Amino acid sequence: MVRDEANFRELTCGRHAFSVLGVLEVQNLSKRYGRMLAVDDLSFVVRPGRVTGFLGPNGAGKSTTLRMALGLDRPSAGQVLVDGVRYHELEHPLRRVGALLEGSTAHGGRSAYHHLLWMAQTNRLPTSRVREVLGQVGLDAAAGRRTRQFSLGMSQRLGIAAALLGDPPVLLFDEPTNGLDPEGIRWLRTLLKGFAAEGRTVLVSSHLMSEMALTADHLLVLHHGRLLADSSLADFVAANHARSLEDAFLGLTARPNRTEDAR
Ligand SMILES: Nc1ncnc2c1ncn2[C@@H]1O[C@H](COP(=O)(O)OP(=O)(O)OP(=O)(O)O)[C@@H](O)[C@H]1O
Repeated sequence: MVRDEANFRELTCGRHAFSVLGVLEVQNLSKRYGRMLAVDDLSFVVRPGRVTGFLGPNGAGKSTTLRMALGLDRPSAGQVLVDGVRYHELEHPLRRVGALLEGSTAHGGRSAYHHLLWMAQTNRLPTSRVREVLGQVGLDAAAGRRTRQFSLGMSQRLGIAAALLGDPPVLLFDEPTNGLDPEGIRWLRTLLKGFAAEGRTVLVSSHLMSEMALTADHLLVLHHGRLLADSSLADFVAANHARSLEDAFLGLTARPNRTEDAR
């Protein structure tokens, strides 16, 4: 397995060893659904200041991992820490971690503005943030519309606005390009790179290789719940003797026994 060993050691040398805010650490994480091991002893660190692509084919375990990071699913073993603390132990979770999960929805009868206002008020966040994040995602003009009238792309933008509400250093996005048109995809790419440039920790799951090749600085590759690679994009391509991210990814994930080889 390709692993960013130096960084891994630097950031895992103690529970409170982090000097920067926004380090997400997955430690020996597993999730079993009945007889199926959806996530299999995963360990990695996601660092601030870069976009980390969380790649894997359908069913690889990406969403399950993100749900466990957010305390929405209980690990069968292991844990996920944000700056050394589990999500449910965070005093102000929305100020520390923003997330867009697949299928997250707003109440269809509420306007985008009122949905975000409700979130801000129930999480003790300044209501001035509502207008700010609506502007950031380009929904100013649609702020008063009921969200049931929203296109898939507009709903994604609203989900991203909700993730940004607490201005958190850590952002987790599960397949954020879903429903976005080419212009929206380009907009999102610029947004994610901008968050990383601000020093935030950005973890983005995707199975769109061409998009990840343009967006991600660093890659975590998951297959059958196991980590196959933790490396820069260039190192991942080179280590797999491929010409592109897509070639490297398909070469690695198409081989059924590769995960055994990689352990
Ligand atoms: N609540 C659940 N009960 C049973 N099995 C589940 C549950 N949630 C996920 N799984 C299974 O766990 C495995 C991993 O699913 P997961 O959604 O995490 O994958 P993924 O990498 O996010 O895939 P996709 O890109 O299709 O969203 C799949 O086989 C899925 O069917």
